Amino acid sequence: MDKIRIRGGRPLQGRLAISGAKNAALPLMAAALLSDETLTLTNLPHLADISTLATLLAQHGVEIALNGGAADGAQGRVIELTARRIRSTTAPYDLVRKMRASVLVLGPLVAREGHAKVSLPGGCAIGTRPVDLHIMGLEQLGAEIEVTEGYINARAPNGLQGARIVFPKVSVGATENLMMAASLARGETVLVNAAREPEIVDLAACLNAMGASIEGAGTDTIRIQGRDRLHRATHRIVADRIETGTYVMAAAATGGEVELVGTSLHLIEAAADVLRGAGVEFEPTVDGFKVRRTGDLVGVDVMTEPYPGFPTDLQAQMMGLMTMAKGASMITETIFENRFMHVPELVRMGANVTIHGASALVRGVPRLTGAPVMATDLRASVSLVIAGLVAQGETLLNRVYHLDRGYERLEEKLAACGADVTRIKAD
Ligand SMILES: CC(=O)N[C@H]1[C@@H](OP(=O)(O)OP(=O)(O)OC[C@H]2O[C@@H](n3ccc(=O)[nH]c3=O)[C@H](O)[C@@H]2O)O[C@H](CO)[C@@H](O)[C@@H]1O
Ligand SMILES: C=C(OP(=O)(O)O)C(=O)O
Repeated sequence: MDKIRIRGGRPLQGRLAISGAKNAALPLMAAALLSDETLTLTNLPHLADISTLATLLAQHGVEIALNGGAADGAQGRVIELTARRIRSTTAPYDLVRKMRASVLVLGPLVAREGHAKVSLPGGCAIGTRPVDLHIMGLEQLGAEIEVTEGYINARAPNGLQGARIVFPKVSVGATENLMMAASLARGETVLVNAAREPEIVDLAACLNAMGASIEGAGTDTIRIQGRDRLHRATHRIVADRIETGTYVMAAAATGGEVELVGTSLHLIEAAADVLRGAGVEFEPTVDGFKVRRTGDLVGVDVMTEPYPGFPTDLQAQMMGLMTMAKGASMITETIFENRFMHVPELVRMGANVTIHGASALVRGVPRLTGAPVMATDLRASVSLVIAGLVAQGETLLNRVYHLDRGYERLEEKLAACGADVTRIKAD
């Protein structure tokens, strides 16, 4: 297994290109199942999760062509997905277990074929993560659903019928699954208490380019007029706001100045507000924005919330940053019940963090020290990278496959900004 070695103490300086968003790309790729014509997505990030979903889609019969990318000097790759015919409506456990977002094929498959059998994704390191809201929503669109032997069996032999669906809790994935399914249902669907993330807005824009009729994406009420069929389209994947926020925190931690390009400050407004309070400065530029820290970092309190609140996917990185701030910081996680897996590893690097239920109290320390560390999920891993960039000595990060799920060429991007970061390839 590969490892990442970081020698801390160098401020980040320079320009860093932000990739297309993993969490936008995954539902967008699943949307290809809704049409028998080609969906072309540009600005595709090169990530393990994208390959996992491509394998699943190919198994359903989607023809896939991939072009461009860093090797050709291009920023982002182009993927063409054509679901001329659905070969299989079963998403098997072996593929779904690798990545929870695989459940996003459920809505499109039932809507297009009238039936689907999708493995329950199960929990993961950050929480139990049920899919009851996806199932409840599809049932309200008229699907008959049975969960047996670890599979969601959905049938809608006469097609789906639009409905008013009120989510009792905000769910990004359920909003996406239902938005896709409703695009091919008869009549109008209204999603109430829908998720408002930029990835939802991006999916709606792409579906509309494919001929769907979706209004209100980005607000908590989304209206969808069902269509008989969707058609070919080309769509550029929105910038990754979590990658953006991660590099913002890395730059702030090291006390450097970095221009993040191909992204936008408005994608991370809640995080930027909190970070301003901690002493981080931002300046919009033509291609993105600059981030710098000139004074001390100051401890601030943070609570994760659905968009437009502070994202749970930046909580671990924020904690990495707060370990070295002056004063204390209370970090409260409200979305996932087990998303503090980075705490023991940060503590091994000299951080002072104690967990109290859903909150972590971080008391800033003057110095972190490098150590061999490992993490059990994607964002936890990258919080250790942030700590390693400022720690004295060497940090050796194990289980790099977590990082490879969501960070494209992380070591190259950081090294180009002056960090001493290298990947040690497994033999
Ligand atoms: C691929 C992708 O886009 N992943 C993101 C997506 O995950 P994902 O779409 O899985 O997250 P959700 O928004 O659905 O989950 C939010 C909360 O709702 C709960 N829930 C969800 C669905 C359901 O049927 N029942 C239920 O109880 C979850 O356990 C969690 O506590 O949004 C999360 C919250 O911003 C992010 O952390 C993930 O990075
Ligand atoms: C939790 C994440 O992803 P997933 O929902 O795919 O597990 C994430 O991107 O931080």
